[in-house]
Amino acid sequence: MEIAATSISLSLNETRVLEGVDISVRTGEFVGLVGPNGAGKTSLLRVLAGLLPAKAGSVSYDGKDIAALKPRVRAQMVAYLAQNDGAHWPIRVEALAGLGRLPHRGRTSDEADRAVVKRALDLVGMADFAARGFDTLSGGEQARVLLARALAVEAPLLLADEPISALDPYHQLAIMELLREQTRAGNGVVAVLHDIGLAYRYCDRVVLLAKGKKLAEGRPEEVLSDENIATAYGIAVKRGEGYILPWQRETAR
Ligand SMILES: Nc1ncnc2c1ncn2[C@@H]1O[C@H](COP(=O)(O)OP(=O)(O)OP(=O)(O)O)[C@@H](O)[C@H]1O
Repeated sequence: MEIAATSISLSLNETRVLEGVDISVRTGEFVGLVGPNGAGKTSLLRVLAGLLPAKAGSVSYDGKDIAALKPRVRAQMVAYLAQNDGAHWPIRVEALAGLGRLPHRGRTSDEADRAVVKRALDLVGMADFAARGFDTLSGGEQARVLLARALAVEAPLLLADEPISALDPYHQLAIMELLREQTRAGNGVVAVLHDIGLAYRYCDRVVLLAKGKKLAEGRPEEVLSDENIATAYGIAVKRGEGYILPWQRETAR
């Protein structure tokens, strides 16, 4: 399966947020969407998920315009993990993760759904928390449960907005490995990432956005060049074999 977005332009409250952006992702690929605060990453992900209508351009799932697809079909094809999402009411972890099964309601057995949810919680290391109240979890634990909800959809493509930003280094690595394994198993992932070092290490392809435009796209080592990083983020980096470290600010922002 493939999501393709072409010439996406978007304005929100008269602010130009995206301008002529093309992006696509296929099953089997791990795409990192990177760029500074306000670059338009969340907006682009929401356009890809069909949650925000673009002012210009088109989004298609497997060649079909998303406007022509039923919401339920779309929800089965693409899972979406929002940034800073959550639940502000008492709900058990397994019930929250179980909401990921809604696109399949009526078509699978409760038993099968429970097994999928258990597996998703297991994958993010939260199986032992299944009976806990979501509102009693730490921020990083909540983030992993929300990822489990998205994984429980079992959609071929996952759009994840900052899936690791609340996580400690151990769990950042664990989740990056998990997302890579998902793509090796045949799914596709687009993840918004602020950690350019981890994007460099784990992603097959990186899309660098800055000021609403695509500055570069391609293999991590091509896109995350010193020059592109300086242009997009205004920083200099240090790099070694297989890693990049943000090192110092270069320009006032
Ligand atoms: N409803 C809105 N009205 C006006 N401007 C908006 C609205 N929503 C978003 N924006 C602006 O659009 C730009 C892009 O926002 P977006 O959330 O897509 O950026 P981002 O790259 O995900 O940033 P971050 O890394 O901070 O999460 C920002 O400058 C933001 O202020």
